[in-house]
Amino acid sequence: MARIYERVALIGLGLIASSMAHAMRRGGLAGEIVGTARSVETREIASEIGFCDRVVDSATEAVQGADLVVLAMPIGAMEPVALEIGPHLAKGATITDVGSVKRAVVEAVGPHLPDHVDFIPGHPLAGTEHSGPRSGFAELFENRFTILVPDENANTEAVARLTRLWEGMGAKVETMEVDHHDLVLAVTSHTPHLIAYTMVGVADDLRRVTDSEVIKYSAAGFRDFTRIAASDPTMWRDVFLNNKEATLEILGRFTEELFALQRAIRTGDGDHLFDYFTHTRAIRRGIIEAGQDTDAPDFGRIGKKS
Ligand SMILES: NC(=O)c1ccc[n+]([C@@H]2O[C@H](COP(=O)([O-])OP(=O)(O)OC[C@H]3O[C@@H](n4cnc5c(N)ncnc54)[C@H](O)[C@@H]3O)[C@@H](O)[C@H]2O)c1
Ligand SMILES: O=C(O)C(=O)C[C@]1(C(=O)O)C=C[C@@H](O)C=C1
Repeated sequence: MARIYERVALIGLGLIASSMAHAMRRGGLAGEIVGTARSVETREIASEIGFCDRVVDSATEAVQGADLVVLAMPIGAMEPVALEIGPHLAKGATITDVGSVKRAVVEAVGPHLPDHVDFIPGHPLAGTEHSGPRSGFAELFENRFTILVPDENANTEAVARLTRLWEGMGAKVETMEVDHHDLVLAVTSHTPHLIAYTMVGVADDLRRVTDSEVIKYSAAGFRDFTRIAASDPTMWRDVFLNNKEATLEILGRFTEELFALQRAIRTGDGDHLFDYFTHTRAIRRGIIEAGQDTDAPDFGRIGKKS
């Protein structure tokens, strides 16, 4: 595959940046990959693993001569980094990020960048509950969406080039309006994470109270909750602090529906429960029939004549 950028600077060397480095290497997509992270320990681990061509001590040094700069740290750390690197960015460079929330990043980073660079915020919809430089792998983005949120004046060539990079790493790329991104992700990722965190907390409390073995004997569904609830606390603290409005909106709706189900259980309203579960099952089957969950068994076919 053809080289897309001559020098890529990765700032923050955790799960996402190390996965990008592995994937770029695999595809020959970058001439040189330069990385940096805040802590000496992370930089040392990254050097030892060797997924960057060079690991340097500061963000300022990392961005020297880079034609692509990727901000890959928790959202709350992006503004000070943008302030630091702003004056050192090369003319014509593209600056992107991988943060899970987009409006807050646009507002925190954009004002600190010079006019001679293109800022194209992005978000790969791929991750695991693991973090840090050892957790990355080249296949992370394969067949997963990456959403870019360029503004209406964005340089279309720069957007196309960044799109090719993500495609070269295996991703399917779509563009979206910034606030729409934050609302969609509040539904599909942020609120579900909060629910998982809460449910695992509740189960743990229960274990303490009853001395039962709630977690030890948990069925598959709950085990998935515990995986999600093991995700990085700094990252998720920053997601909720920075996508407040959309998350609160979705949580409000969630709570209303939960109360309705709670009432149906209390009053023995089986019709309500049955209708609700029938409706949600139809949604799941619709997703599979539309071919949007390639990992899932083909429930849509069950009961159909072949
Ligand atoms: N983990 C996921 O599932 C996932 C998926 C998509 C996007 N994201 C987003 O990607 C970003 C990075 O997430 P991750 O999972 O790779 O996190 P991570 O915890 O694995 O890595 C974050 C890295 O940033 C470094 N860092 C922290 N503060 C820094 C600073 N001030 N300057 C330089 N480096 C700094 C840390 O040392 C670490 O190397 C976050 O903004 C997150 O919202 C995460
Ligand atoms: O599989 C997981 O661990 C994830 O939760 C990854 C996940 C998601 O919600 O899908 C988490 C946060 C991101 O911003 C993108 C992806």
